[in-house]
Amino acid sequence: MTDLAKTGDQPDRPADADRTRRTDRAEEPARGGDEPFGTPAAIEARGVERRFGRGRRQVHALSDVDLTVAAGEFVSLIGPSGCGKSTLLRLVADLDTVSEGTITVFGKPARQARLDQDYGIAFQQAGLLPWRTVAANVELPLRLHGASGSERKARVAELLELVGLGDFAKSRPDQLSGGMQQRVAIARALAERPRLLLMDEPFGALDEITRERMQTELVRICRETSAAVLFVTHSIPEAVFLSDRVVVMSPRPGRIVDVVEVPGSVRERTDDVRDQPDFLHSVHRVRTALHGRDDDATAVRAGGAEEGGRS
Ligand SMILES: Nc1ncnc2c1ncn2[C@@H]1O[C@H](COP(=O)(O)OP(=O)(O)OP(=O)(O)O)[C@@H](O)[C@H]1O
Repeated sequence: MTDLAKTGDQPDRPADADRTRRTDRAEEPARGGDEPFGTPAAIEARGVERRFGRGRRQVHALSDVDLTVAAGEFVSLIGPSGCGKSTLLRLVADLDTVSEGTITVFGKPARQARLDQDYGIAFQQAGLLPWRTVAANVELPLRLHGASGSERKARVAELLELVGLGDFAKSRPDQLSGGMQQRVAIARALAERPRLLLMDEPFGALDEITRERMQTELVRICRETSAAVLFVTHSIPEAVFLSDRVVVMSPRPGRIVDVVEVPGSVRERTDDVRDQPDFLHSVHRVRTALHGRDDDATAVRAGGAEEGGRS
């Protein structure tokens, strides 16, 4: 779809400002994939294909996807609707199986990582049990995996503090705002101290103000937990604000067509970067990769809207 050669060739920008990496095929340059001290990558996907159904009605959802997420790294997936973002996340979570290729999570098959509770997962809908209190929702994974009462109590208190809901332990989900419910879902996903969080548009249903606040909260939470994150979103500014790298996918069959490295570590990111030139440049790079053109005038106009929070 995209003439990506254009995106990597911008004479008006300093060379080191151009952090977009071009990939001709579904190949994604690893950052930290071959760790010097032998820590396995959080996620390694190699040659992943996913086809649904057979014959003429077959849907080719993912094609030749290579993706490495280093331990502690925050990577967002962005791409047009139906390009296979959720499918890829579900494959990593072992909620679905590849047609071809391999996926490992911390060096293990995805299934083993699921059994070992190596990751936590959060979706667009918080998915809380309405009859349980906030504390009881957060506690659920710990209870299911046999933690003692005192362990559960201490961990739930710690998690609710982490997500800023220390005063709401006894509330029911319907007494909370959408953003607060999503924070409960994040606390629940973190309950077992996973080294990896898989998040599928967790802020997609929130209003823009709450959404930005949640993004800031998530950066803080990541700083405090050091978990790696694979984050699916439709919002370019959200992807850029949250990520060390933004992985851009093509329309179906989804391939990785570009990877934009965002300057600075996500764990040190603060709200004021949203207005800074590096940030706006990364937003522009992602948009260019997504839309397959490099029209600065269009990008600047669209950028004005996106800075205001459009997703
Ligand atoms: N279980 C399934 N059976 C058949 N087709 C499926 C299944 N799951 C996903 N698909 C198809 O695979 C393609 C990719 O779907 P997926 O949900 O991964 O896309 P997406 O990029 O996450 O989309 P969106 O941004 O709209 O959420 C779509 O065409 C979808 O219809």
